[in-house]
Amino acid sequence: MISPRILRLAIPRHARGLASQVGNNTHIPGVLHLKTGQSFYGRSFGAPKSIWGETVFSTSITSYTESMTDPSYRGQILVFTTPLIGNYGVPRNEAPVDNKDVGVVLESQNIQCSAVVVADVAEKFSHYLAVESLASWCQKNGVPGITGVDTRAITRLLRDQGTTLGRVAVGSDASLPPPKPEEYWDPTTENLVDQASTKAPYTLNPNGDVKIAVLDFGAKANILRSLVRRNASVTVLPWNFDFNTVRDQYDGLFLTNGPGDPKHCMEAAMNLRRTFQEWNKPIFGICMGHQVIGMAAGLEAYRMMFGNRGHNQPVLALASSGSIRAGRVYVTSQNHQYALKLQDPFPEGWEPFFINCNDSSVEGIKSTADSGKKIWGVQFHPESAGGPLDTIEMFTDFVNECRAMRLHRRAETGGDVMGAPKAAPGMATVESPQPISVAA
Ligand SMILES: NC(=O)CC[C@H](N)C(=O)O
Repeated sequence: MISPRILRLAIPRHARGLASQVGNNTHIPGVLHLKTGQSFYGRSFGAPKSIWGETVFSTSITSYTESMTDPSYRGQILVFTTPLIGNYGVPRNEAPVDNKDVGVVLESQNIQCSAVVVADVAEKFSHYLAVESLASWCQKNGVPGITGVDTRAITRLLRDQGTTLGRVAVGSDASLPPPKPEEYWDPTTENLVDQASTKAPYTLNPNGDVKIAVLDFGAKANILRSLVRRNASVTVLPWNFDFNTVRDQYDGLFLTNGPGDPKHCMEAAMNLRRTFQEWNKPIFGICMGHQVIGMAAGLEAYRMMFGNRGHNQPVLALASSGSIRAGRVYVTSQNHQYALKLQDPFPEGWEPFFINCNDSSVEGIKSTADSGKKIWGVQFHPESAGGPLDTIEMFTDFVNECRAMRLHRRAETGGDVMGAPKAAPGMATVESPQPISVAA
């Protein structure tokens, strides 16, 4: 028989000693109440705290750390359909400080969802980058978790009745009677984008060879990383900043993902409508950014029944553009509750770009070839993190279009258009408040 000592030596050094951290409150009771009257009793892990939220499910098998730090999950109680969550722990959420990073390894600095619900939280974890357990990370972030509940039953309910308001009650709160329906807090009544967006403009990779402005609705770090990796200088603006006041300094505009109901972003859509009319450079939007582009184009956004959350959503391309080929199916990462209505006819100058193969919802729109514009929006996340990289080259397409625009302008003006963006009146640009660096 192999001795425990030999067995221990067989474990690589980086994995030793990592496998025993769990929260110290795994036997505190925890319950998930749904506004529709059902309750699921289990055990608490993470922060021993009760919260309200919107209960949603994700079918992702991996990357719980990326999902939980995605600002689009703000206000939501995230139920994982994958039974075992936490098995590879949590990495140190700091990126090396040099000139090309967004300062974090995950999607933002902190956990963004309100709570997590899992069938079976891993009490042991192992990964060469892991520094702590899911339970201890949740505890530090003040985020409660529930384990030991039937997440299949919760998911079937949410599929049938739609995304439902919920309450996570922990400790002595778990033995209280369920809340009355009118007591539930609905996060979508709040402008969550305003909470998630940067408050002041800042620039990443200022010496990049193409200048892109980003309207920040609650950006995932990998979106910024994906632009910086393609050597763009990225100036991140608050979601309601009127880009029209600074647009001449930029070669392209990007609109990010973000939490909550897109109708709270009408102000941004109205500013963007003017940009469409008066500016001909490339514009690209993802998820919330795509919904804002659609609203600016005259399409309507609606609330889906249970949304799409996971890394296995197939979308069919209806048109070719850049690296995308019409007729091809791409597997995508998604996290959304709202979508653009497929209307017939589409507004003039616009066409559907992608459609979801499961539920036929609109997955992308684009300006038509004869519109003279270069505007794309996609409901899914080409930057993945985590998820398939099938559509990652859409970032290359966008940055190259911006670059081509810049070179064209240079040829036209016969001069240098490479200078750093200048601040508009009243716009205090902060140069890289976060450390920046990017792995290749
Ligand atoms: N990931 C996102 O940008 C989500 C957009 C919007 N909050 C929705 O749920 O549809």
